[in-house]
Amino acid sequence: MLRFEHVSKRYPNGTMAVDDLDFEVAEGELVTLVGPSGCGKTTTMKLVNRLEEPTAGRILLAGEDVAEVDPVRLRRRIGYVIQQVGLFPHRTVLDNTATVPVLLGRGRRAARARAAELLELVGLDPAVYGGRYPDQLSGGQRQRVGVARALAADPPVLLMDEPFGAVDPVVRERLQNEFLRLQQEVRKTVLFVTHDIEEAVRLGDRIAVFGQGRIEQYDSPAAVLGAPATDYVASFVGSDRGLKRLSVTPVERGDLTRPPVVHLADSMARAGERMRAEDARWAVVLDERERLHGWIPLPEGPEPPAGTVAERARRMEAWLPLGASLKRAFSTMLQYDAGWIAVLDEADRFLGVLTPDGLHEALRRSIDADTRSVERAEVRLENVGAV
Ligand SMILES: Nc1ncnc2c1ncn2[C@@H]1O[C@H](COP(=O)(O)OP(=O)(O)OP(=O)(O)O)[C@@H](O)[C@H]1O
Repeated sequence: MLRFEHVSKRYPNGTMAVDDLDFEVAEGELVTLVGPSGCGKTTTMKLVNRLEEPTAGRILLAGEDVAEVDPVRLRRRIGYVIQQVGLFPHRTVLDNTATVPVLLGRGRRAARARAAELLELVGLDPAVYGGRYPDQLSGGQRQRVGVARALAADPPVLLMDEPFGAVDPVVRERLQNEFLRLQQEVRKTVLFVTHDIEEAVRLGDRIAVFGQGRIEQYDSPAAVLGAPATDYVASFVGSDRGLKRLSVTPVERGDLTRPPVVHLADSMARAGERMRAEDARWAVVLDERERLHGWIPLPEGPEPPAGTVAERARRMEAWLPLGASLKRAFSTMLQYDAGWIAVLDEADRFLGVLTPDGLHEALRRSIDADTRSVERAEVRLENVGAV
């Protein structure tokens, strides 16, 4: 979709901002460009929409050399979101969002209707925010308008230059989550600049780690964290990359344990039997539709109490979808001060629970998959032998 062929940019003052970039971004892929200040990330973006011209090499967009496309036409095919959003101060949020479609010759009414849909999509109710002016919004809301505006012309490609850089960490994480959800829907080809490796790891399908004007590694987040290609990349991702890995490793079925399961309508006698049969001190409680209700401890004493599970069950509202990141799992465990978290499938059916041990194993699995350490493989074989 977007291809850099041996692209270099030397500014007239002699600065070699970008040196022989050669990489490709597939259609619908989100690639993060990450690196320290001054390493050439912004220049790389500006070469795509011709705010700068390369001094060597060429950039192909859907097979077409961008140097041969009229810059104004080109920019209409490429959404651009920057840190200082650049909204028009004297236009309402709705009109700001509708700017490009109007320029493209869409009727004002159709453009506004589309703008309202997009505001909705980025989490801003058009009835509440559509009529406001940019200075009546918070920083996070302005960034959302910036994203909505960039999507308004439905461009196949989005360039995002530190779009969430100017907001506080909590808002930033929310914007990142919203953007990921949005990207699942719109599937744009995205180049996303950040100097924050955590952000790069969370958002990117692939990451380009920049050194001075060059890409040091172009790989999946797990590979960049697990197998840094150079010392530079290793020091850039940092010594706590084991922790960062939590954000890119999903919870899988094999990480789950299955405690005994009882239902709200079961008698306590039956529930007690079930737990004793599995030598468990508690059981997960599901409702009649197999949905998570909570849990119940093993009844004490020799005689099972009368009544049903419904009368003694305790609520447990925390759960995770299969595929959630280990980071989210860990954070949910801490938030609910829980020793286990239920994991549900896409139809909200109970699959099992994740425990701290399961989480640790999942992290090991992820590290093993990258390092393929012979030593650990041997340890595993011994374990299998002992079972
Ligand atoms: N118009 C220009 N003329 C001369 N040099 C420039 C120009 N724009 C950028 N540079 C230089 O090119 C290099 C790369 O700059 P660029 O803005 O691409 O880096 P960056 O990685 O985006 O940095 P930051 O994270 O600080 O925004 C820097 O050394 C910068 O000083």
